[in-house]
Amino acid sequence: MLSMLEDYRNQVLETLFGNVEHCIVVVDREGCISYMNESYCRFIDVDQTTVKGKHVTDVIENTRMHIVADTGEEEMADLQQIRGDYMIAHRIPLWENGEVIGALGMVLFRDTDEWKIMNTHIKDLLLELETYRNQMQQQNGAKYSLHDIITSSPDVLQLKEKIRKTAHSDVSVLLRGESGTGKELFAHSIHHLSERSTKPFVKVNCAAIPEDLIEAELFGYQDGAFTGAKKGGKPGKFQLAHGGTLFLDEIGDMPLRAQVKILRALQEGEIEAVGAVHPQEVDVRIIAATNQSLEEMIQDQRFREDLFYRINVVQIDIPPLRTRRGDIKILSKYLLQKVSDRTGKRVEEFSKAVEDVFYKYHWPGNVRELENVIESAVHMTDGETVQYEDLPAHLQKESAPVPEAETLKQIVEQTEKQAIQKVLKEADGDKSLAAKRLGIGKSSLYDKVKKYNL
Ligand SMILES: Nc1ncnc2c1ncn2[C@@H]1O[C@H](COP(=O)(O)OP(=O)(O)OP(=O)(O)O)[C@@H](O)[C@H]1O
Repeated sequence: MLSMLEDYRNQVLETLFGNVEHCIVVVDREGCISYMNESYCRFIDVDQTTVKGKHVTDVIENTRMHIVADTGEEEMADLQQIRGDYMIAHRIPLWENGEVIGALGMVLFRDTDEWKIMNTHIKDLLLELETYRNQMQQQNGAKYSLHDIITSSPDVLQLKEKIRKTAHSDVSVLLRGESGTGKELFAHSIHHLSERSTKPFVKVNCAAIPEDLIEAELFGYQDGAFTGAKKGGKPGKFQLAHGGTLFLDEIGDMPLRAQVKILRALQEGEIEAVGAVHPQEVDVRIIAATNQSLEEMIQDQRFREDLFYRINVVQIDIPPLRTRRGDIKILSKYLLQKVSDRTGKRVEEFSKAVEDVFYKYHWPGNVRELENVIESAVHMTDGETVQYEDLPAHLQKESAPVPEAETLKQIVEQTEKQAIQKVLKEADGDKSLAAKRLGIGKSSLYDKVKKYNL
């Protein structure tokens, strides 16, 4: 009787949907496929005779049919990525006697060609939008505001408050913090909140420009200033930032010669282009960033003290991620959403094991590293939850369970090994610093590093 009913139901589904060009799938309460029409099978290149009874996540990429069958909440015109392209799908729960018994899914285009045309059209529109965004950004240059700085750390919240109070004035700001802590994000936010927000925000990465080109890059050059110079000359970053903000990233890498010129620009409000006869007036606000100790560089005479005091009017010290572990959870949630939106792959959460690894890891590359790890894990994951196995190998290795110790000697050794490992990591492999922090001699540390094979 049951199988007759089943046959009858299949016949009805086949009559209704068998010959339509729309892609149709029906799943039961558990998310297993009870029907998938020929169009859909052709679309995703599966054999219709084998799909029935399989869990829908094993057959359709990035599907949410099983979720709709579970929650009873319909999803209309939802973007779903299949084989790197977007399609648009309706997912409708099926009800019987007040209970959800499954769900019906439908791809919204009559045939795949039509969808391909629409997909190209959407991509075109997205590209156009991107072009406009870039144009706007080129005119202004700062795309982030204070709202984009995600944190629950009292220290960082305090920094945000400090920015709110000082951004409107024209004082120079020095952003300090390890690589990837968000210095550029802060620089954008300051510009956004300042009176100069409608004027350009221009970034210079001092570490990326060869020493002999830096003056031309910063102050521009006149026609015929040197061999290979562009005809008609070229404005420098100072001229481009006129009226707005100049963000000097990695200022510790600025050559001394250029430092003198920058100081002059700040003190006297004028610059001299390479090959120019007369100075030129400029009005820029300086935000500088560094992850080096400028004080040490001053002692070594690699950084000018007068420039340091000129740029260090307001100082923002961004703490590394490992000292604000409370931020790891909210940042990873936020970044997962960001990566999901960017890649079009819907991944919703992390498993508990992944959350634990994230919490314990020391994040030497800070938020940038967290974002990269999440991006790589999202590419690896097959479902909606990032699993431990989806993490990059170095994170899995870091968090491999430590075998349980048996004797007191083993316990002591294991604890000692872990302590040394931790401090070495925090000191970025600097053994002198690590030895100092551990309160032992350097040679003793070397012995232990050798003993534990660290
Ligand atoms: N609090 C935060 N909230 C959201 N995103 C963040 C936060 N901090 C950093 N990020 C993100 O992390 C990445 C690295 O940030 P950013 O480039 O600002 O770091 P940085 O300190 O300037 O690094 P570097 O010194 O290497 O230039 C960016 O994608 C940024 O958007």
